[in-house]
Amino acid sequence: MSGQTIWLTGLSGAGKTTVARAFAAQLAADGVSVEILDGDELRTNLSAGLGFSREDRDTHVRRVGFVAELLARHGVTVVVPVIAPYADARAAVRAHHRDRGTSYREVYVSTPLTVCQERDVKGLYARSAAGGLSAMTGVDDPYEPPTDPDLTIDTSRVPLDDAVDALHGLVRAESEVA
Ligand SMILES: Nc1ncnc2c1ncn2[C@@H]1O[C@H](COP(=O)(O)OS(=O)(=O)O)[C@@H](OP(=O)(O)O)[C@H]1O
Ligand SMILES: Nc1ncnc2c1ncn2[C@@H]1O[C@H](COP(=O)(O)OP(=O)(O)O)[C@@H](O)[C@H]1O
Repeated sequence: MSGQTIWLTGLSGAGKTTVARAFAAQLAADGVSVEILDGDELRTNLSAGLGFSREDRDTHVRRVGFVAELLARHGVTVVVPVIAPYADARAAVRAHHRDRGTSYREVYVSTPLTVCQERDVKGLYARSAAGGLSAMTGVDDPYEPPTDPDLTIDTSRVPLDDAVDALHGLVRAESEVA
């Protein structure tokens, strides 16, 4: 299978990481070379020291996109659960891949804010509501939804297995084109 980047963008708690892990686990079980570049994790190494200003988020997204393209160019299926709230930054990552002939797919995990707030996996929405956290994406910081994603998944409506199947469909379609 040729390499590619599959970027899952969406709010905190939308289900990006859960879907990415389930999908990557299935690919790995099938012998596919796969890596997850998780925003939370990369912020402790590749992007250590960066915060959540627009400038820092854009720098972070550009770095992650750079690493993803390198891996994808060398045959890895790279799954990227990173919020990437700004359309311009996502477009720059797409262009970076296109310029190098590397496949890039954008998946909008469109789970509504109200559902993410109810889930509140990490307690960040509660902290934000209590005034203990500022610049929370979707609350008091922007999230610009993709206007033309390759796939949209609302995990409040789509069960995890179906979300993973949809990603397999995307990868298969890409492999048939390649
Ligand atoms: N202010 C604010 N806004 C959004 N998210 C926040 C914030 N502060 C901390 N966190 C936690 O950081 C994770 C987001 O990191 P990302 O690298 O995906 O974000 S970004 O693309 O740079 O916007 C995000 O991870 P996920 O919940 O997995 O999306 C949060 O756990
Ligand atoms: N269909 C689904 N797909 C993915 N996650 C789901 C689904 N239904 C419920 N969830 C739950 O939603 C939460 C999503 O959290 P997470 O994957 O960390 O989101 P994100 O990475 O976007 O911040 C998890 O607790 C997960 O178990």
